[in-house]
Amino acid sequence: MSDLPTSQPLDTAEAVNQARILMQALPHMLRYDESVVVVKYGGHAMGDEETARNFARDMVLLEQSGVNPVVVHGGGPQIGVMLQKLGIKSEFADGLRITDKATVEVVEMVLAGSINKQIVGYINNEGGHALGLCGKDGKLVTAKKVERPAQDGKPPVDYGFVGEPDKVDATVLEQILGRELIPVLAPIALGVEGETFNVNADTFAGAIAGAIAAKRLLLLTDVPGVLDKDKKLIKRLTIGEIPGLIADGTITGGMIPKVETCIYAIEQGVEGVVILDGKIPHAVLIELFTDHGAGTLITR
Ligand SMILES: Nc1ncnc2c1ncn2[C@@H]1O[C@H](COP(=O)(O)OP(=O)(O)O)[C@@H](O)[C@H]1O
Ligand SMILES: CC(=O)N[C@@H](CCC(=O)OP(=O)(O)O)C(=O)O
Repeated sequence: MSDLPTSQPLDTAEAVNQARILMQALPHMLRYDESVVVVKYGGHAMGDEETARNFARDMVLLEQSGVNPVVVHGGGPQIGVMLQKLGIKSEFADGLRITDKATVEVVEMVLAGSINKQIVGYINNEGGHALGLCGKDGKLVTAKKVERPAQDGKPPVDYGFVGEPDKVDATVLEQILGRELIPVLAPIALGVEGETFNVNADTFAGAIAGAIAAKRLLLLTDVPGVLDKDKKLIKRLTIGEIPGLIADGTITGGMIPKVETCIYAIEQGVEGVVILDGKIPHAVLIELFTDHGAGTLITR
């Protein structure tokens, strides 16, 4: 008999049904047992408080099931709101925020400060033990400036303090994983000159997943996955099909760093990447622990 509080008298048929649902998860749990799953939690997927709490519960359930979740979060929309409040103009080119000195200070404050600690708080409040870090901690991610020279008739872009991961030192993560601690990582990195770099959260998640050879990388966003020209979900893609979809304009904007991340992560040894709608309650559990895959699965 459980000593947890129950609100309902026992309905045997309902209880058996619940047990059956739990048993359906068993083969999936065995498949991911002790493996690392990197979950990128995008700013658009964060939604309201209930969505955020559901996400936190999912991470605790993964940890309790023997999976090692690593959370990498974004916060693009939240950075946009803060920049607007402060009267700082902001522009994107090919899905990356052009980041001057004033902007990078706000980006660090929002990502490594408020959003990181909010996610840590929710996970811990749901019974987990989350640890909030950014790429600077333990030299986890060292970045170099993103350079975009003139190409295909497009003018060069100076992205300022936007970095791309150059080196990942996973020592700090290796100390954390397998100890019932859930790392929550903000995509801020250190440059070799000691400067702070703003790294796209998808790119950051891909670099982490590649460095620790994660079994799965899940990219949670606000669309069902990669959509075709008729806005229909593409359920499976190979990395070889992606460049053509960018070239013909099917994939644009913020989806570009996402699919580029998929190519990188898979080439580094990640078995599969899934782009899925993080606003669906328990999207991560549906993807990992049920027979119903969610979103677009990208493989070699
Ligand atoms: N082919 C495509 N399929 C799905 N979304 C696409 C596609 N091309 C561009 N997008 C855009 O990419 C967005 C997701 O990227 P982004 O806004 O950066 O999300 P996040 O904040 O979750 O990282 C979608 O909301 C959509 O507007
Ligand atoms: C260089 C760059 O564009 N950095 C992003 C970092 C946050 C992010 O990627 O958040 P989402 O995952 O919510 O989009 C930015 O400044 O918005």
